[in-house]
Amino acid sequence: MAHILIVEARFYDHLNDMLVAGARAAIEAAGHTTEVITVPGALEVPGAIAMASESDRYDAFVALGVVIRGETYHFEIVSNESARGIMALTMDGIPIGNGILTTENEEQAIRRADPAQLDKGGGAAQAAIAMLELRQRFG
Ligand SMILES: Nc1c(NC[C@H](O)[C@H](O)[C@H](O)CO)[nH]c(=O)[nH]c1=O
Ligand SMILES: CC(=O)[C@@H](O)COP(=O)(O)O
Repeated sequence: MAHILIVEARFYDHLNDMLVAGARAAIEAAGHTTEVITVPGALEVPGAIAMASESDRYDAFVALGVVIRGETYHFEIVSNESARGIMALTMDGIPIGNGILTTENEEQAIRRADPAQLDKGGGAAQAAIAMLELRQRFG
């Protein structure tokens, strides 16, 4: 049984509630345990995972959050840099599933966050579990 840390960027409560529910359900369905930590936004997620990975407490990580385009270039920065940071950690061999949504509007985000619709939180958890299994296979 693995212990998986969900790192959520809680920028939109109602959307994050759905993402976390989907991720929790997927983790528990696979027979693993989980806990959740919250950071202010997507840009803080890679750093939080990097810090948490320095302990032996967690076997894998799920990054969750929602980035919705506003009026400025900040959407690109938040989206691209959070993804880049997570990818860098993945390339270091840390098992991570990335469920940070990057959408044009709230409607797109709801459809992707809802476990009864596209369940991107559950999908990110399943990706983290798949990467953990590779980690365990390769040692
Ligand atoms: N606009 C969104 C943000 N912005 C905040 C940044 O992620 C970061 O917390 C801030 O720049 C301080 O370092 N974050 C999201 O997760 N979603 C957004 O839509
Ligand atoms: C994705 C964002 O940073 C966004 O929520 C911020 O909106 P704005 O670009 O209008 O400041």
